[in-house]
Amino acid sequence: MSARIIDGKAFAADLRERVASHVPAFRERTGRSPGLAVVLVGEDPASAVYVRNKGKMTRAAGMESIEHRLDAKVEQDELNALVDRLNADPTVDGILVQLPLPPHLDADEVILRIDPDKDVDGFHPVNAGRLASGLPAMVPCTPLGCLMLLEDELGDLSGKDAVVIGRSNIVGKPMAALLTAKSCTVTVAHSRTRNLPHYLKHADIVVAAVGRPQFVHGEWLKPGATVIDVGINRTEDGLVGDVDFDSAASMAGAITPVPGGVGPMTIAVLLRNTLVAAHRREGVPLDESAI
Ligand SMILES: NC(=O)C1=CN([C@@H]2O[C@H](COP(=O)(O)OP(=O)(O)OC[C@H]3O[C@@H](n4cnc5c(N)ncnc54)[C@H](OP(=O)(O)O)[C@@H]3O)[C@@H](O)[C@H]2O)C=CC1
Ligand SMILES: Nc1nc(=O)c2c([nH]1)NC[C@@H]1CN(c3ccc(C(=O)N[C@@H](CCC(=O)O)C(=O)O)cc3)C=[N+]21
Repeated sequence: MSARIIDGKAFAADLRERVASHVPAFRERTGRSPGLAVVLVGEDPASAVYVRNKGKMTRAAGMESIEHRLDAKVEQDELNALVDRLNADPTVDGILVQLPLPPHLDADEVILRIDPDKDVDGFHPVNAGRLASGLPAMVPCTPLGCLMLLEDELGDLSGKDAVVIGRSNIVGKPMAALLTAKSCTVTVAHSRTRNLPHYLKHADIVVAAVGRPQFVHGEWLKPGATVIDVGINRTEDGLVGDVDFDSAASMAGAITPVPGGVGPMTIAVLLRNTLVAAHRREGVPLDESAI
């Protein structure tokens, strides 16, 4: 058996087009385009590439990209003050502070400072709480992108057994909350989990967000499972996921590749969240379930 390859890159391109198609009406109503502010501290080369890409795609969708590059040695107070200014700026609908920050800066402090309604990353605890409570929230981009791919592949997820590997605030926890809201039976595995293969053998859905190259082996999977590989690991063999693709593809029913799977979805959902934030902030109606 050989798994279907889930084309995240194509899905993301479609999503970006859907997002872009709503921008002209928003501009007509408000006299401006949705605005996304991205803050990059320091010169980490991978982060710089992501930020450049985000800027390009934001503009390609017809939205305003506001980029702030701060010196690696910037003090917390200065970063906080920038967030305050972006919070107060009515032309800014979304604020993203690229992580990780240099070690002398406190990311939690910055995230807490972002206006939850402009928190297009969905990292603010208010948004985590809203998501967990089933209230309208800004939902973290990567897990929401994974959910879109899963629903596209499987349709209704109700009753499915899902295993999420990883419990970070950015991926694992919100992924588990989303799958729970879709009526999956969710197991969250982490570094203290004993006998991970036991849980995986029963899982219809596996989301791997571990941060370890090729960690999940095909033999651990239930035949026909749908596998979403969130991992982005730079190795000598290039970019690889958290799933051992070749062995997994011979067991799974469907699987996302790396690159070309979840990564492009993250950026597309970021644009979607910016569009949503802009409409909510301006009180312009938008059928969020249709994008
Ligand atoms: N495609 C995309 O757009 C994105 C990709 N990523 C990628 O996804 C991956 C995960 O990111 P992130 O959640 O931020 O990473 P974190 O390092 O914050 O979290 C990793 C999680 O994996 C768990 N873990 C570590 N080792 C094991 C193990 N041996 N068995 C089971 N679980 C284990 C950890 O457990 P514990 O909590 O016990 O430490 C932790 O919960 C990374 O590769 C990252 O690069 C991240 C964001 C976006
Ligand atoms: N505040 C914040 N929000 C984030 O969403 C955020 C962040 N910080 N810090 C870093 C992580 C990582 N991340 C990715 C985005 C796109 C790809 C992506 O497009 N990947 C391509 C390949 C890119 C390449 O070749 O390097 C792919 O998988 O096909 C990957 C990873 C967002 N993150």
